[in-house]
Amino acid sequence: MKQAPFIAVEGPIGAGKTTLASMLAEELSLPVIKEIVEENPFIDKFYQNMDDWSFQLEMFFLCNRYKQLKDTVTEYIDRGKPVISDYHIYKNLIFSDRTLQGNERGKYRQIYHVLTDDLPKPNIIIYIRAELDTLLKRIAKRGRSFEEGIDHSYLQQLIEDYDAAMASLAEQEPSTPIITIDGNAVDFVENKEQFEAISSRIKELM
Ligand SMILES: Nc1ncnc2c1ncn2[C@@H]1O[C@H](COP(=O)(O)OP(=O)(O)OP(=O)(O)O)[C@@H](O)[C@H]1O
Ligand SMILES: Nc1nc(=O)c2ncn([C@H]3C[C@H](O)[C@@H](CO)O3)c2[nH]1
Repeated sequence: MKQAPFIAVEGPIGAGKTTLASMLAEELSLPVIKEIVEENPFIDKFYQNMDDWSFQLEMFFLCNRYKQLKDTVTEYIDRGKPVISDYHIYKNLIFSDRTLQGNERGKYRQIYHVLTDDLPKPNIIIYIRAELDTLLKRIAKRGRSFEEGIDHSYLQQLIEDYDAAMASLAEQEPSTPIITIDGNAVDFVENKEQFEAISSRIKELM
């Protein structure tokens, strides 16, 4: 049987993933799975000292997302019910390749594959690309204290890592459509027509 639509919204920090996933969930009457941010015990420490805290933080994200993915599969995918998520589990590798070094990066990759290789993955991806200026404005607008001093070069590297990762996902899974949105030019929040254009493309794919 064909897998039920499992839509993931992706993009670098502050691109608008949660915003767009929530809007689409409402428009398409879909359940939405959102990343848990507030209860993360390592995120503050990580932004203060990335070298010391990256392994703990990446493992925390991985364990949480693994649990959420398993629950999503049991509750929705295995029952043929469509669902939308404000992230793709693959983002663990995007971030960990950037924040972890040497031995720890290798160990983390192995654990990632052991945990996730046999689980269903999103089969429709929406990728919001955005430039550094746009991301900085949105991060400031949201005003999370731990992101106040976010390193601009870290963000810029993540923008590039995301481009490379989406190209790599497209090669690994050619049957999974990736809808790329130019987050600098397309304003799905203020511009109703632009939002409707995105939601119609998703409807066609479902
Ligand atoms: N198209 C847009 N135009 C203007 N503001 C936007 C737009 N999209 C999102 N925002 C605002 O930018 C901020 C960040 O958006 P959001 O939290 O959805 O990003 P995110 O990609 O989910 O972030 P994170 O990577 O941290 O999970 C929010 O304040 C949101 O209201
Ligand atoms: N290092 C690291 N690894 C991840 O897997 C990851 N996922 C999200 N984030 C950061 C982005 C926002 O600041 C904040 C909320 O999304 O957490 C991450 N940081």
